[in-house]
Amino acid sequence: MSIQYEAPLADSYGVADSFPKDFGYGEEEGDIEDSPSPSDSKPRILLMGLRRSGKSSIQKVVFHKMSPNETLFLESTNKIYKDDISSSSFVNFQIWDFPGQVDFFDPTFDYEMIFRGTGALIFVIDAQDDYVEALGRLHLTVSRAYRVNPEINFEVFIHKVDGLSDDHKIETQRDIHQRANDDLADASLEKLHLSFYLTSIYDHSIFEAFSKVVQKLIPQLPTLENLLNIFISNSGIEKAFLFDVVSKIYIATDSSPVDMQSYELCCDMIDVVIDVSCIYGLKEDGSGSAYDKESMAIIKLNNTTVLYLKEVTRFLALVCILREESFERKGLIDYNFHCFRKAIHEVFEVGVSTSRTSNQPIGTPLMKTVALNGTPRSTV
Ligand SMILES: Nc1nc2c(ncn2[C@@H]2O[C@H](COP(=O)(O)OP(=O)(O)OP(=O)(O)O)[C@@H](O)[C@H]2O)c(=O)[nH]1
Repeated sequence: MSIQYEAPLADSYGVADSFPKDFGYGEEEGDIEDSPSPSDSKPRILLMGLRRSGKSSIQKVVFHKMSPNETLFLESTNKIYKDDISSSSFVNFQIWDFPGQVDFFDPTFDYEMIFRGTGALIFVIDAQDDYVEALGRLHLTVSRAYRVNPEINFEVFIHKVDGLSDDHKIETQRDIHQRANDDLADASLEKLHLSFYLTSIYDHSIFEAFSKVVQKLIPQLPTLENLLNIFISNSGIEKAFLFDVVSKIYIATDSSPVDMQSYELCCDMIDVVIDVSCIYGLKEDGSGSAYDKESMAIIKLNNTTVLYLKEVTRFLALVCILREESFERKGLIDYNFHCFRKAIHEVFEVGVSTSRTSNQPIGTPLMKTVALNGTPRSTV
């Protein structure tokens, strides 16, 4: 395997705009609050579920690069943990991690305000545990939330499936799906749609599931897919993912099916590029950014496959998988990429100016439009 790597220009985005040096969310990290402040207007993703179901672990692994083994030492959350990831990620939202034992239907707790500004509610069920109680709680939570805000996407993570055999996984998913939907039908809530995912922090399934959750909050998704389809079909590329670099969530891909191995390969490539960049790409005094305008990498595998990564915006990277023969036309690929990049910038500039000119309050359909960090003009 050979790696061609171009070290990024340290200051091409300027200091203020650069990624945090640790490539995490250090200084921007969220605060802890007893109850949400009404002025909080960022769209949010809620993480709910029983105690020890794995909520904090998911948040730490996906957004804070914590290794799965370290989550064994996480203490139980006893307050709402509010994590604003918008300053480092393309996805401009807050994640609220709810403590399992808190009764958020307590009258002193303003759940209507919470649900009104929510884009997605992720309910985590521990698949290694008896899930009857969790199903009761799921029903109570989603039915309340739906009445306040029917626009919420309801996502159920059947979590910790690393401990289950393949047959057991399928059976558990079928059973949870059946029981949860029966409960909704009994309550005449057939319109409330639940999406189910099998997840574990010990493999890429949690990133894949989070990708799907986030994609539903991106109103420009069809446009992005369309652009990716045009780009790959004109460039001889087999698969392309548009990644949020920090979280490794893919916010869009072309319309060919996603296979887990390709996704994992691309995630690994991002890790390699950022790690190498952190070691060799920064200035001697440690200043600069691990990911910037000049970031690009080519990895040739021993099975005639090439991985090609290029910067799209300060948060996004395009990672492509292609055959060696196709890569001979690199000039064409680069030209098409140039057009693709320009189109992406235009898509998000329009998004940003639309949301800036609108005074619609959060909770209206526009909320989903502002759930993204568009590309600031200064970085184009
Ligand atoms: N096997 C396995 N264990 C997991 C997984 N995700 C989390 N865990 C473990 O589950 C335990 C509880 O995780 P937490 O993230 O603290 O759970 P929580 O839902 O935030 O718990 P509370 O803060 O009490 O509400 C930890 O020991 C984690 O290591 C997973 O995907 N697989």
